[in-house]
Amino acid sequence: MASACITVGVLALQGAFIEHIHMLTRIPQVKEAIPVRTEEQLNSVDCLIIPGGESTAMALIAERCNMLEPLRAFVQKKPTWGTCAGMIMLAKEATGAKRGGQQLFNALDVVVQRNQFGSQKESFQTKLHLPELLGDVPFDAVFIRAPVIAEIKSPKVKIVGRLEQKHGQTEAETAVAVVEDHLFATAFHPELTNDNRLHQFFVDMAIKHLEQQ
Ligand SMILES: NC(=O)CC[C@H](N)C(=O)O
Repeated sequence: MASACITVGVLALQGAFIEHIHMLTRIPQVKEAIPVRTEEQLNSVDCLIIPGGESTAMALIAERCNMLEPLRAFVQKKPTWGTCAGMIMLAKEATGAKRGGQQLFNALDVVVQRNQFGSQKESFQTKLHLPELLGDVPFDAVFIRAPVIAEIKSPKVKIVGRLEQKHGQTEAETAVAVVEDHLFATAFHPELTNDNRLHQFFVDMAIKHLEQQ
C-alpha cells in the first residue's frame, strides 16, 4: 500500500463524528475521511475512529442498523481508535453500564469505568503528557463525562497516557490512553482541540499496521 493514501472511516451513528472528519482533513496521509453508517461504507475504509457521544445510544443504534456484528468483526482486525464513548464501545467490559448491561464491540482487553468523573458539569480540561506518542509537548485533553481504564486484562495493553493530577475521587496516574496491537483508545476528546497530533499518531499507526498485513 502506498503510505500516502488511506481512507479513514468515522463511525457516524451518533456523537462527535464531524469534528474528527475535520481533523482528518489536515493529515497529509489521509486520502479521504468518510462518515460510516452502513456495512458497505465500513468495508470501504482502511481504519476507523469511534467518536465520543453516548455509548448506550451508540450501541442501540448500531444494533438497530444491523451494524453491531460488522463492527465487532472490523475492530478485531483493522486499526481502530475509540475516543471517550468510543473507548467504551471498543472495550471488552464496562462497569457503570446501564441496567441489564450494554452491547460493546468487545475488542480492547480492558475494563472501562463509565462516567468516572460524574456529570456534564464535572467536565474539565487538563494537560497530559503522552511521551511515547507525542514526545515532551503536552496535549490539552478535554474530558466530558469521561470514562477511565479501570483494569487491564492483557499484557498486550500498553498504557500511553495517565492523569497527571487528582480530579475529585479519581487519583493521579489513572490510565486514560492505551494501545493494544491495532487498537488505540483515549478517554478524552482530541477532536475538540486544534491539536491534530493524536490524529496523526493514529494515521501513522494504522499505516504501519496495514503495511504489515
Ligand atoms: N463524552 C463522552 O463520550 C461521554 C461518554 C458517556 N458518558 C458514555 O457513557 O457513553
